[in-house]
Amino acid sequence: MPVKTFNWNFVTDQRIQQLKGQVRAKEERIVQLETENAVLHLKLAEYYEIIGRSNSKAVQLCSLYNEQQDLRRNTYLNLIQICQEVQKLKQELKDFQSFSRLLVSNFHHQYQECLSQIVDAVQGTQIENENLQSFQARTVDLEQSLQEINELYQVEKRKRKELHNNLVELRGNIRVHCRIRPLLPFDTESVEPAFQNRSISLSEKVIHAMDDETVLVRCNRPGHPLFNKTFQFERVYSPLESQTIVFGDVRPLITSLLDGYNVCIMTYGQTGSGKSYTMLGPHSESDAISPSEADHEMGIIPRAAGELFRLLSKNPTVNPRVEVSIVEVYNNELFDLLAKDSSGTIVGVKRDVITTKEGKSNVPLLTYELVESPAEFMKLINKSLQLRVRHPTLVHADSSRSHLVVTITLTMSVPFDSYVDQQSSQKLCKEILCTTPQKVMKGEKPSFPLRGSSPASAPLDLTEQQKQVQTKLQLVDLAGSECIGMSGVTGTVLRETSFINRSLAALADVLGALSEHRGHIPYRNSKLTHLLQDSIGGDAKLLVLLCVSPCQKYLAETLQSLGFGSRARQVQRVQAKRRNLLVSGKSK
Ligand SMILES: Nc1ncnc2c1ncn2[C@@H]1O[C@H](COP(=O)(O)OP(=O)(O)OP(=O)(O)O)[C@@H](O)[C@H]1O
Repeated sequence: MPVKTFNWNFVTDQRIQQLKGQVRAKEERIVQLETENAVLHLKLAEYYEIIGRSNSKAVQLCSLYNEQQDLRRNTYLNLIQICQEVQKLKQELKDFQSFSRLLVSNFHHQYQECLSQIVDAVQGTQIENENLQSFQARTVDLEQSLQEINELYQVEKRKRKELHNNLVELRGNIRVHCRIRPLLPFDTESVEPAFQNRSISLSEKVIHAMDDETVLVRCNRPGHPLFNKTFQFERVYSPLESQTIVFGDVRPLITSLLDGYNVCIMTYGQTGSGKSYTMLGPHSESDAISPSEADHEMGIIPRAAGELFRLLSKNPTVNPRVEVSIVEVYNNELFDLLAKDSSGTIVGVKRDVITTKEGKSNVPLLTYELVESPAEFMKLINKSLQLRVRHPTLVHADSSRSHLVVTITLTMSVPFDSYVDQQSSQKLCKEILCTTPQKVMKGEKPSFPLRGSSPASAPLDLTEQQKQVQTKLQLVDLAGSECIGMSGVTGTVLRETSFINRSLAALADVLGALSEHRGHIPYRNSKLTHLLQDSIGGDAKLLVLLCVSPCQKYLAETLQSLGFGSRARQVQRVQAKRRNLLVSGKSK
């Protein structure tokens, strides 16, 4: 046998090739698997990411779930609470319902009661209404009769006043008015250290106007007995009453002047009590007084001038002549405040007062100025006020230290038969001619400067059947009485004060002597009383205006003034006489 030779190399190569093919296939498979693995890894990564996101969502959902669980639990708890509350409310509602039912039944009961009460009340009201209506009708009747009684009372009061005034005139009594001034700032200022801790009670009002004729002094100081006293006067002005009201009572006296009466108006009172205010109105050295209707504070003097010229302007046929003299009594000396020096400047010149043979007072050489209007008149007043002596005292910072006497002499020509009483006219004519220093011929023009002449010597142009009538209006602003201790004055002012007090005491003495009808009346004890002799004791219509302060501080002085006024009222002089004739014209 042949030994066949086997080719091992070939088989090995084949096998290697085969294995290599298998290795390649395996390697390809590995690559494929690795690729797949990589893809799977990628996918895994994606899934991881998705899982991560899902996890966080799951966590969120879990917390949401937890929250919801909490909420549910809370809601459940709340629900339980609410249920309990509802139960409670239900119970309360039940209670309330039963209470309401009780209330309603009570209310109903009360309502019924009220209703029956209302019915009763309505019935009562109807009865009351009927009563009221009848009362109203009665009230209207009563009111009407009260008004009638009131009107009657006013008429009677006026009549009584007129009668009283007539009686005062018939008896020749001095008419006394009293003016209570308002409390002023200086009333509360203390006078001296000793008074300082009492200043509150010192400024207390103790003087009151009870009605328009009665002053009440009522003082109730601790530790003192009650002082309660009334004083009667013809008129009492309360602190509220104005200058216009005061002048309203003075106005008729101006008419009297034109009717032929002599008139004298004087203010009396303690220093600072309102005398100059009442007579002149507010004024000062720098502030002149001008007559103006708009000035409600104007005093009697400017108003009297206005009224006089107003009345004269209504009756120009009387051919009036108005002359003025102004005199100051200072330290018992008389000064002519219209006297002029050689340069024509007004200077105060000393004059004297004498008594004529007929027993009348006269001031020789006194200056009389002719005035034709209130403005001219006030110009003279203002000039003379500049000369008037004033000094401050503790009571009044601008105290007048002299008595001021303004005299208006009115001469009129009137029809001869307008005055009937021939006999008395002849007597008067005689009287006046005797006191007249110059003889005046019928119809003669005055051939004199008015200064230094008596107004009685100035005749007017008289036509047939006319005669001259001359009347005098004296306006007197007295200096204020004062307590030397309280006014705190020394030196010159002290001397002035004692002169003022002495002259006022002399005035009181004259009134005392007149009221007692003594044979001798001490007019000559003082220049003041001597000058005013004819007005005080004669036949002039005399009005004394007492000025008083309302406060307790000046009680003593006020009582002194009220006492003076009361004594003045008692004085019975001759009845006021109408001036009939001065100088006859070409009379029948
Ligand atoms: N009725 C009143 N209304 C308002 N003020 C008044 C009144 N009365 C007085 N007075 C004021 O009181 C002060 C004192 O008044 P007045 O000067 O008139 O006093 P008097 O009595 O004249 O004093 P004296 O005697 O010292 O001169 C003034 O300032 C004045 O203006």
